[in-house]
Amino acid sequence: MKMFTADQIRAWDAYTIAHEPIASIDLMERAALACSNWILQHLFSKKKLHIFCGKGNNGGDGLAIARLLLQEGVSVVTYIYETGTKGTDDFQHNLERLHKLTKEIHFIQSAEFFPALTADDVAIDALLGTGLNKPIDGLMLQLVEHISNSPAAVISIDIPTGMFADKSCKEYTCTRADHTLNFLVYKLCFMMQENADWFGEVHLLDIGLHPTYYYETIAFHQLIDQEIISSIYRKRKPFSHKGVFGHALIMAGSYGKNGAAVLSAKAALRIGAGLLTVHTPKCGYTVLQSTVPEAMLETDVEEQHLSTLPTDMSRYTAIGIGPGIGLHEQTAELLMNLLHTAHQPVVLDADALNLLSIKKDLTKHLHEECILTPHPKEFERLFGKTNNDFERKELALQKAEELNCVIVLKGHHTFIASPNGDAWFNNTGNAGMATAGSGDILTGILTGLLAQGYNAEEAAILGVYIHGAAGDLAAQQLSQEAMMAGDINQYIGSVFLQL
Ligand SMILES: NC(=O)C1=CN([C@@H]2O[C@H](COP(=O)(O)OP(=O)(O)OC[C@H]3O[C@@H](n4cnc5c(N)ncnc54)[C@H](O)[C@@H]3O)[C@@H](O)[C@H]2O)[C@@H](O)CC1
Ligand SMILES: Nc1ncnc2c1ncn2[C@@H]1O[C@H](COP(=O)(O)OP(=O)(O)O)[C@@H](O)[C@H]1O
Ligand SMILES: [K+]
Repeated sequence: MKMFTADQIRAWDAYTIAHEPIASIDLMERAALACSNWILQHLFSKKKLHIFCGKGNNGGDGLAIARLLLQEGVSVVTYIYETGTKGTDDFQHNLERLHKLTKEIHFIQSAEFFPALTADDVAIDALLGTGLNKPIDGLMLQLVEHISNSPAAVISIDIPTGMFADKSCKEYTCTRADHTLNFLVYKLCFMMQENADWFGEVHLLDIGLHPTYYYETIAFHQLIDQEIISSIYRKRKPFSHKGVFGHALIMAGSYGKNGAAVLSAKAALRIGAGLLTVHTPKCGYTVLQSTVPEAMLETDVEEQHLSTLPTDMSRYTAIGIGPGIGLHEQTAELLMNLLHTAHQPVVLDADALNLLSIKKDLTKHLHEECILTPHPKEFERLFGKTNNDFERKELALQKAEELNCVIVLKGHHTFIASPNGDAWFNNTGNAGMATAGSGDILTGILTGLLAQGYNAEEAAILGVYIHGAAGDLAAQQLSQEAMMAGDINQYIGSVFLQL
């Protein structure tokens, strides 16, 4: 699914008005209808609704929602944030219509006009939408804090007031919403961890904008969805043999961390690699042979850490390195040798990334079939600090281009930066995956997909999607608390059955 900027969404509104054609006020009515239906369906209409409106079109939405809900018999009081200037045409028109229906319209000129809000109330935030052009301050800020700090449930229309759609508002205050009713396509701001405390649950509402604009407009970011996955996923041909699905090599484990190798190895097999060899220190031998009998084993000459590459590297179609390998000097040499010689696709994770951040000049040996999978801390070690999540995303794109490799920045909405500038957010996965070993499984998944011939960008998209979807199924069955990383592997099969 494409993700549009605030400017693109505005252009989409204008395109719809011109090409459907439809009057702007009728488009607002559609948006308001989608919101009021959602409020009715989710039973918020059983409570007393306080609708706070600015004088832009976000406020216009609020006024139309007030009217539609009053017509359904809901108890509604409307408040208008008074700026002393006229509202937009659509705002003024909706105000006239609302005046005909109710006397419960109040104007807020100072903090004395703020209504008391209780736990039995619902506050609808239609103060400011995507027209925000500076951080909120003064009376607007006080009102937003009054709403956010009240015990009432808070629903923001389109976007919490004070949040920028396309840039950071980390230093500023926004409405703290329980729900945000976001129109049509996800905005970038809802992908960012730093905003998570403000927007609550985001619900996508269809307000029927013109489809041609969607298909013809280039988006800078995409949200991975079923359609994208179906276009990448390749079904197996009936006559295929295991040689077709590649030979994956996983280099993982060290003394006390051989479990990481087990988790990665199982994931590489579950995702469908034809053959799998695991390269571990000698101490991993019994563990691997007894827990993953399907895998072949190449033990290192060292007992407790990796030090030398397997003898014949040309056998492997894809390589994954990092889970549990530690930071031993000899392991760093192995990584150096690997990056100097390997022409295959390589996934670098965990300590392989930490070694890379110690020996940064090795990054010049990365190539377009390499995937780096840092979590935010590993990303910072590799590429340095950024001021906020928007800057970090930009830095990931810049580094992907510079190093000519795919960067998978892990998180709730994992971000994939491609060397060609493509930018993808993942929408599967849950907090149950915030548990030791989840990342090791992603390494196995990505290595197994590369071995099967998916290119690095395809493998990253398909891999993070399946990883998160398997985590979602695990959480549904076991709870987010009780699920363990190994459970993610058990549900990879169920995800394939749904593709
Ligand atoms: N036809 C359309 O354009 C549609 C627009 N829709 C709604 O319209 C919204 C966008 O409307 P607008 O572009 O009118 O913008 P807003 O309603 O977000 O507000 C813009 C107004 O607020 C002022 N403002 C900006 N930042 C401020 C700040 N920090 N403090 C105080 N005032 C500030 C601006 O000067 C401007 O007057 C969307 O979020 C959505 O809710 C929907 O009704 C769908 C259709
Ligand atoms: N709250 C969350 N929502 C969705 N996915 C998550 C969440 N927390 C963790 N994950 C996923 O789990 C994996 C954790 O990886 P990582 O941090 O490397 O863990 P580990 O080092 O324990 O293997 C990543 O793929 C990440 O996207
Ligand atoms: K709002």
